[in-house]
Amino acid sequence: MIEIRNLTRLYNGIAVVDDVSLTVKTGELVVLVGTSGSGKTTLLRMINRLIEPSSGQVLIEGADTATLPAHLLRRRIGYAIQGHGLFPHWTVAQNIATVPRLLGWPRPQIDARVDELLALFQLDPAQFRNRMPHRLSGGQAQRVGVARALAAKPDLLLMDEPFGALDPLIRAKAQADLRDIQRRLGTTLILVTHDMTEAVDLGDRIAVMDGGQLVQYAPPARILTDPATPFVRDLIGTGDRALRLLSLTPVSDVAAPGRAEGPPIPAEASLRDALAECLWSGRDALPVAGGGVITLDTLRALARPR
Ligand SMILES: Nc1ncnc2c1ncn2[C@@H]1O[C@H](COP(=O)(O)OP(=O)(O)OP(=O)(O)O)[C@@H](O)[C@H]1O
Repeated sequence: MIEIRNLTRLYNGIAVVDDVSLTVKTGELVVLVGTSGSGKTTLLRMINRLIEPSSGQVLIEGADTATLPAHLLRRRIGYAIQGHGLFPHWTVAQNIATVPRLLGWPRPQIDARVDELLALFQLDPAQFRNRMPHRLSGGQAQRVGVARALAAKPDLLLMDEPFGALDPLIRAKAQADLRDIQRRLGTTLILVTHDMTEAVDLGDRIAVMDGGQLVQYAPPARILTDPATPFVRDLIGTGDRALRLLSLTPVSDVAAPGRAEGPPIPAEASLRDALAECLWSGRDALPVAGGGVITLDTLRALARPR
């Protein structure tokens, strides 16, 4: 568990992070979101002490991070940034191995870990192990950056706009991969973005920052249906909030007994997908693969605040 207590950072007497407190449970994915300059990066970097707090505390599993040497703390915490930040004169393998080497892992274990991570991120080890960063595409470099952050199997991973440079298709794939890997490894992940769609898609909980303050900290459905301030409402936008709400729930969660005509929808599809399919195929109800049905009436009821 990560406990952030009354964390403040002043620059020239002005609080750019202003008395922020929040708790992140182990294995949770929390997204920090807010407009440019709202203090997201500063808050994130105070967690691994790339920036020292002016006041307040960060506790990891009950231990105050101020009591550890900062460089040792950073070896325990994975960190990935926009534009990947790879060392240009090191190969992909050397980049990924940075922290395991600092921690003194034996060579065979490092090599195995590098290959395991490359495979996990769908980069053929034989092809990519010895490449230099300038011979990678933006998307590949980004994946190597995330692999490097995960190399020493950190319990905590901090990511600052990790998908900022990716085109929409690769971005969606990278997001899904990250979510999958994070769930499988049980990593606690705190991710900064200014993209509310990314926050809603990825976050177990979303922390909304405005002018250095934490204005709402809640699960995505709550943020969508009950924004705490006009700023949060503006940030979400109201145009497609019904669809965003539907996108949070898989069909399998609400399938009811019954029968319907036509091809079934996969159980893991979202309610948003189900609505699109109803509209596209002109049906009032869809069979769900594996059993049950989903009806337009149900979708209508679930697309509103409950
Ligand atoms: N070293 C510094 N000295 C003075 N002011 C700073 C410093 N670093 C950040 N700031 C200011 O602190 C505020 C918050 O910056 P921060 O980078 O945390 O915002 P952000 O929400 O991550 O923004 P963005 O989305 O643009 O990255 C900004 O107004 C910024 O100008």
